[in-house]
Amino acid sequence: MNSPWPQRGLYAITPDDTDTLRLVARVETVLVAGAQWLQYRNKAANPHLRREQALALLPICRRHGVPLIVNDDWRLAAQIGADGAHLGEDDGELAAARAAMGDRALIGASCYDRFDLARAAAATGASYIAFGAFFASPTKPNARRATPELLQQSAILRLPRVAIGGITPDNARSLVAAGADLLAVISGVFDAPDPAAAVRAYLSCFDEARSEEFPNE
Ligand SMILES: Cc1ncc(COP(=O)(O)OP(=O)(O)O)c(N)n1
Ligand SMILES: Cc1nc(C(=O)O)sc1CCOP(=O)(O)O
Ligand SMILES: [Mg+2]
Repeated sequence: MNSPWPQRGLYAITPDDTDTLRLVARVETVLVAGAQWLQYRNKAANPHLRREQALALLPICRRHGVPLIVNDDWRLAAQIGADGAHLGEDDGELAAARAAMGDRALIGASCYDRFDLARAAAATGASYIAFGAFFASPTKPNARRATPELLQQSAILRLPRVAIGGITPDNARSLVAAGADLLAVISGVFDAPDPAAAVRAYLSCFDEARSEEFPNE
């Protein structure tokens, strides 16, 4: 993908926080610590609050050079000038989002535990494919479970591969080793006692994978 955005790293996803000022402060901490992408996701917010919060996060993301992806609602993403949208199986047609948002928008697709969904999303113009849940997720306890082999298998699609679901700094290495380009995390970052330290711990998983690939650097 020819994209101005980093293609590896930590993809932080916001928790269900209905206090906008507090959410903004929490996100600022995480972006200062080095998270490369941000998704605004808030299942506890009504449409008015979602718009308010997404708008509040946009200047922070801009300041840190981090793309803002809006979960579920590509129309909201387009209205506020966000960088993209993340779509799951109940979130509308990827083709319609792509047509409305244009070639440069980051449009991600949830593929759960299914390679066929990833192949279809790639053919329809997804910017990245997301698989999960790889581990038991405190945020989504009933999520379907995916295996690291799916990350390996989907290398052939030549799109950034996002891993999600119960990822901690301790279990993340296995996913990076299997080919995850971006680690998408909610609780492991935002519920950590020290979110900035958690961000750094996730990022170190990529450094370690690289030094194993290129031991003389
Ligand atoms: C990066 C990323 N991957 C997967 C999801 C899950 O999307 P979806 O299945 O639509 O579920 P909700 O997030 O809407 O509950 C995601 N949001 N981000
Ligand atoms: C939003 C979401 N989607 C998933 C999927 O498998 O598609 S798992 C998940 C929750 C991710 O939160 P945490 O990092 O706290 O486990
Ligand atoms: Mg969704």
